[in-house]
Amino acid sequence: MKIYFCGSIRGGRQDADLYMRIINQLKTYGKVLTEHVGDLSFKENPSEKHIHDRDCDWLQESDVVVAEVTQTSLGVGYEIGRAVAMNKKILCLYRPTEGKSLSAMIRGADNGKTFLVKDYAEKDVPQLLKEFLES
Ligand SMILES: O=c1[nH]c(=O)n([C@H]2C[C@H](O)[C@@H](COP(=O)(O)O)O2)cc1CO
Repeated sequence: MKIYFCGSIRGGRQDADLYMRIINQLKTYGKVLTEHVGDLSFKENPSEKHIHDRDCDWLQESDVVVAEVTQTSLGVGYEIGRAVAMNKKILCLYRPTEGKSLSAMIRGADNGKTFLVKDYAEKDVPQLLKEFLES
């Protein structure tokens, strides 16, 4: 299985270590095409166009998309929108945080089947991934 993981980069790297831990769990199910999102010392050198086109190709190639959406990121929102247009199966993971609320354009897209939004705490990740990736 090819998995596209989305997480904030220029939107803010506060959760990068959590992304790495989620990616490590995802790797037990298949190939994670975007491992660099969880790399704490990551810096992309290629041009912006290269990054955009490569990521869109990876999205197209992926079987499923898992997005950590707590840290707001334009890039992650864009990837999710593109993935919907490609009819991908999508899981969005959100950690409820006081004073914040998830965009209605993400929460409101949940259809209970191909687009799922889950409020979670880190301890829930193994079960959530199992339910999503083994169903
Ligand atoms: O250098 C990059 N490499 C890259 O793969 N991305 C992709 C993967 C992430 O899921 C998403 C993050 O978007 P943003 O940088 O707007 O937070 O975009 C984004 C950037 C920088 O915008």
